[in-house]
Amino acid sequence: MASPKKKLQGLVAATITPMTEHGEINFSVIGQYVDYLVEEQGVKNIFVNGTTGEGLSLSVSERRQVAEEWVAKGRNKLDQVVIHVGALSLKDSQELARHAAEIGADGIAVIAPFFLKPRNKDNLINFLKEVATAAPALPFYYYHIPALTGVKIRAEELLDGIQGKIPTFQGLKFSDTDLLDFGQCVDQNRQQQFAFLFGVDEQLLSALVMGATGAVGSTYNYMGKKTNQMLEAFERKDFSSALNHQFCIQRFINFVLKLGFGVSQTKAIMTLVSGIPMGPPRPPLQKASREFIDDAKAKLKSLDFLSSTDLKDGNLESYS
Ligand SMILES: CC(=O)N[C@H](C=O)[C@@H](O)[C@H](O)[C@H](O)CO
Ligand SMILES: CC(=O)C(=O)O
Repeated sequence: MASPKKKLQGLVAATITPMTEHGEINFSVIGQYVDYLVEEQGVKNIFVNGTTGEGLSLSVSERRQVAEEWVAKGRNKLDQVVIHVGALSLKDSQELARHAAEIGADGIAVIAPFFLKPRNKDNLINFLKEVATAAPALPFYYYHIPALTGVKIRAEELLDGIQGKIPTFQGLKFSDTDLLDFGQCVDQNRQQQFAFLFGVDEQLLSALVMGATGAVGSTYNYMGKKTNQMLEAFERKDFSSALNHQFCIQRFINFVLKLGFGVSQTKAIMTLVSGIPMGPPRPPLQKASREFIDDAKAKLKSLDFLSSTDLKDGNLESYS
């Protein structure tokens, strides 16, 4: 197991859960997927069973199997494997946390429960603490994604004194556009060695300025290389190059957002770019339309994200 002090840094790909045309998990491509991230995208950290991984649409047993497969295939190749173990049932969440520890994951992350919701900071902290306690040796990350959970408790408020309640607290995955809240999380916790991971890929450069130490996102599956170039430019204080990279990434994300962009579309784009079949999403999501794929493909080509020979149409034949 990883030392709890190993800090999660740089890009973290929120992994897609590959599925067959019949809607079962396609474990057979996960090994290839790890190699693709490391070799083609320069991404060495993953976030499993999150939003992009349809974690909340999988059964507990499937979530365990998916986590196991990523940890096994990532061994000696990836730096860190963080497993999202959030669930509506505290029991499920604790089981998944214990399981993540057993299989040797490097950390766990949890979203706010979103059906019967915590009413205030203390309710939320108590829930998170109960999960964290099930895996006392694993770094714990809070996954703040208010637009999807509907839990609008500010991250700044949540972080205030959190290590006293959750000793394994190691960082925040912040998937929101409120840079005041994000900046204050960083500013008020300078004494700690927390990881501040930003989760809005199209705005990452602004978050870097605000003190982000890394990023977790869906687009790092296929734009990791480009985003790494932005991180390198930022490191060497070449802000004009960094901005050019961010604008290039924005042109693509802005384009697909207008067409309607979510997990289904991410699965289609990743299939197109990597050549690894990601399959359809699980209902209630529906697979991306052929029209979306054609438009996205033309955009990727025009932005020079890919040479035309990189595009793997063969794997998209089932899209109509
Ligand atoms: C809501 C959602 O899935 N957010 C992702 C991660 O948090 C991001 O990676 C976005 O997919 C990306 O920023 C594009 O909007
Ligand atoms: C994007 C992200 O972090 C997730 O899919 O959970």
